[in-house]
Amino acid sequence: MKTKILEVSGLNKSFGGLHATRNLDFALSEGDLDAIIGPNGAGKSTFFNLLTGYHRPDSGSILFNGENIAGRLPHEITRMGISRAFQISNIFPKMTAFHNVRSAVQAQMGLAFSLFRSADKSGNEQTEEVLSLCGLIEKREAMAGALSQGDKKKLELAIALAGKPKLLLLDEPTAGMSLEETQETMALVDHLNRDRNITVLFTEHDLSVVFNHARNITLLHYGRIIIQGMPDQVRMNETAQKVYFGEQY
Ligand SMILES: Nc1ncnc2c1ncn2[C@@H]1O[C@H](COP(=O)(O)OP(=O)(O)OP(=O)(O)O)[C@@H](O)[C@H]1O
Repeated sequence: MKTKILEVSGLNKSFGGLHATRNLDFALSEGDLDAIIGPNGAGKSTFFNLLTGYHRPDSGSILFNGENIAGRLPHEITRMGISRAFQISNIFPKMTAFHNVRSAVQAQMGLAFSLFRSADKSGNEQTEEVLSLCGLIEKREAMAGALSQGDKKKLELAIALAGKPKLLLLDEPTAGMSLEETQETMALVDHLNRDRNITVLFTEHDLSVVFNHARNITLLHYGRIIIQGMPDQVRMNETAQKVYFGEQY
């Protein structure tokens, strides 16, 4: 049996009277590549914010490799092995692509961020490896702020990978991308999952991306799980059709 990397039980979060996460039970095994979908406002981002320590749950537990991380601080959770990309930009626009990634590598090594560290070569090798992996090695000296939108997204992913995550959370990895960029990004996600043993959970509104890449899908609606299962089970589910897919699937 595969080891559980994430086990969420009875998770709740309200904002005033709005119950954004309702008694959520959720699990991921090592090596999973799963998606969370749902209409706008379903609670996908709130769930990611709870997993990454940006929100403190009202109740419930979040076990990551068996340790309860509910309510831990974001940087502690990152250090433990959960990284997130694409929700908020982590990019420093006035630093090169290389220095952006290297400061994340150095942070993972436990070195505090310092603008004066530019002469410090710690983490150079890992930085180059991550830049190559994300297709950015040729752009290493470019100022991050001057990169194209597509390359900025690659850089965000590179920064997330610099933390050497065991679990990678991706917020709409292909939003705003052309078909070609979408295919390239998802091929990289598949590679990270398959060959680098990174467990991946992503949210996505593009259902063809979801059905082509996720092995399990969870549909959220008003903070609650409507259905969880393999793509075909979810696709055929009547309630899922009603609340989300409509005529599309
Ligand atoms: N910090 C907050 N304060 C108040 N309400 C919030 C906050 N964050 C989220 N909400 C509310 O919680 C509900 C769930 O929002 P959330 O952003 O998690 O949904 P989502 O599924 O990620 O939506 P989208 O697909 O549009 O990104 C929404 O009604 C939203 O308005």
